[in-house]
Amino acid sequence: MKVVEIQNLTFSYSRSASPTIDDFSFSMNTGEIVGVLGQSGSGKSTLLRLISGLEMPKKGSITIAGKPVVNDRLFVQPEDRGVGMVFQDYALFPHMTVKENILFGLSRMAKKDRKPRVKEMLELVQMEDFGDRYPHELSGGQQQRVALARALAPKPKVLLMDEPFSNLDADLKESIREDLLLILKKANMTCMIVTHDRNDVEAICNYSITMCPLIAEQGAAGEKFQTL
Ligand SMILES: Nc1ncnc2c1ncn2[C@@H]1O[C@H](COP(=O)(O)OP(=O)(O)OP(=O)(O)O)[C@@H](O)[C@H]1O
Repeated sequence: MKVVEIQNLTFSYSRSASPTIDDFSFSMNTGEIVGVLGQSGSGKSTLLRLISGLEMPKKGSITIAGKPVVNDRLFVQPEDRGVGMVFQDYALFPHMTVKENILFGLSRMAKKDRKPRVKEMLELVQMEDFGDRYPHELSGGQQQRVALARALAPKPKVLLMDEPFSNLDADLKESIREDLLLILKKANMTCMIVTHDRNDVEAICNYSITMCPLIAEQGAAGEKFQTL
């Protein structure tokens, strides 16, 4: 089943500028992990922002799990799209414990289901013993796991990760990649990962797309590499 379908997406940051994303079409199936490569400024983060609803396209449409989230007549708010995000800096709330951070995204879940879901997520990322700690009491890799648990807790249809490894040192990066792959597979999560590092793609992704500056699309102007 197609989880993400993007058709003819065009976006500019200002009316006069040439488009950052130009007539981009792409789709992802359930459980696929796709790497997004491309030089700095080619529009990788912008693509994630468009999918998650943080930006509005000029043209085109996005459908998530069969539900249109943006087209020329419709704009669904980010919180209603079923999209989870993990940012480069993890964006954990410093004044909240690990448990509270994970709980934060569950306001729409029935109250009785929230605590069990937090527990399930802590188990998934193997952080059961760290639930009462604050982010500053965790290593970079542990913070990343918490960010992942928080993003997965509301059961998103798709997970978007923007440079999730860039704050980790090389040794940690390798083990975290393996852990991430296991966690994503366990959750059968469909995931898009922006990275500068082809090794990330080779270790985790089913395939990658490469964004080209000004013109970004799969196929003609973009490249698609099968890695697994
Ligand atoms: N808020 C903004 N206002 C105007 N232009 C922006 C804004 N954010 C990004 N841009 C521009 O849009 C283009 C694409 O930026 P984007 O952050 O998507 O690139 P990227 O491929 O993720 O880059 P990097 O690899 O450096 O993170 C760049 O030229 C950037 O300068």
